[in-house]
Amino acid sequence: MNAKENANEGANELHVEGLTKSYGDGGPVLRGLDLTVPTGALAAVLGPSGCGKTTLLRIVAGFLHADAGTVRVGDRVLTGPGAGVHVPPERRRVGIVPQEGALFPHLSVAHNVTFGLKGVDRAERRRRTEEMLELVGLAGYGDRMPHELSGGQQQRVALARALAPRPQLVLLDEPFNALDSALRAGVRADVRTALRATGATAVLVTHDQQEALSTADLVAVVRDGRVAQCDTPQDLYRRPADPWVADFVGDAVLLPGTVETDGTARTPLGVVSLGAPPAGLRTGTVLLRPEQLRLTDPTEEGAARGTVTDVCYYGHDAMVTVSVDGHDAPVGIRVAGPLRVRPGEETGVRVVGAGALHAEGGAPDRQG
Ligand SMILES: Nc1ncnc2c1ncn2[C@@H]1O[C@H](COP(=O)(O)OP(=O)(O)OP(=O)(O)O)[C@@H](O)[C@H]1O
Repeated sequence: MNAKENANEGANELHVEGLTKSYGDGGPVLRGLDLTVPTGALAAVLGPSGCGKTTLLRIVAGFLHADAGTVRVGDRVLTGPGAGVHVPPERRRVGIVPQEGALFPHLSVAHNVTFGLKGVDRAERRRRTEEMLELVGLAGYGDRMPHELSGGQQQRVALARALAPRPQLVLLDEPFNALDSALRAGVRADVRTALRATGATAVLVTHDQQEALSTADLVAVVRDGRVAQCDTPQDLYRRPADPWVADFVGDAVLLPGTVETDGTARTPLGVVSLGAPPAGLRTGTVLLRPEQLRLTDPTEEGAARGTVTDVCYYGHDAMVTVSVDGHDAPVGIRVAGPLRVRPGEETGVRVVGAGALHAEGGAPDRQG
């Protein structure tokens, strides 16, 4: 199977519209959620714990009924509108890669992969198994049992099994959770390559911001049962819709700002130029990223003054936390190269580049 072959079978675009779902007497978990994923794209659904990611995935897979809304893949309606249509999971052409422990322990790798292939003759099953195992980098592993594989290899077999019936859509439910961080990056990259090769549309549920930004073509941030923003990783990071999204997808520096007559904003870190006109706002929250701040000599003219309260060293860079005079919340400054500061030292802080002014303040309550 290749991307072209799959694309010829018709568009695999996922359309979710107005999806609403409550459990029992509880309030709605999904509140009119909309999401579109173009054919062949990998979209990450990212959000804090309890925001409704798994509920969305289960409705798209057909395991749960929605209260309202529709799910469509290409021109096939799978769910809704209302209670009108509910295609059963096995007829959706949707492949699922669950969290850990997905493989049948008593079946060989090859039998795990062919498990979902119904109505396919033996020769074709064999051909498809070999093709899928090769696709996920496990050619020759067909006779092994799952316990003879590493965690990363097991997840790749789970992907091969999901892809074998040539699904239009693949759903991945936090599939890398059980893997240690060293292994995770490699398995993620392999999974992305395999998905691209098939041309299937894919949705990856995760609460890991780094995973979403580094793996997906599109990231949909879910907040309170709706998509707060859906964009490419770069646009999401560089142009977040509001301070909540900004802080959820990365480290954010949020400062109160007052717009000056020249269109700049006065903040506790000094005057900050704005990347876009303030759109009628006179005050608001100025958003910067920690890599836009520089540590300077405390006496440098124009720099804000503060005290270093914490230093976290990551190898490739470090995050220095500074308590800035006249500002309650500590600010994070990403420092590349050698570290020359220690907690307790006085420092200056300077802003480099433009900030974005938002009407709304506040940071997410990080649970996920
Ligand atoms: N079967 C159920 N019955 C009642 N409430 C449920 C059920 N399943 C989920 N919920 C509730 O719905 C909300 C959303 O749950 P869901 O599992 O979709 O969130 P999530 O974003 O996937 O969370 P996590 O990242 O922690 O897995 C939560 O408040 C949860 O307690």
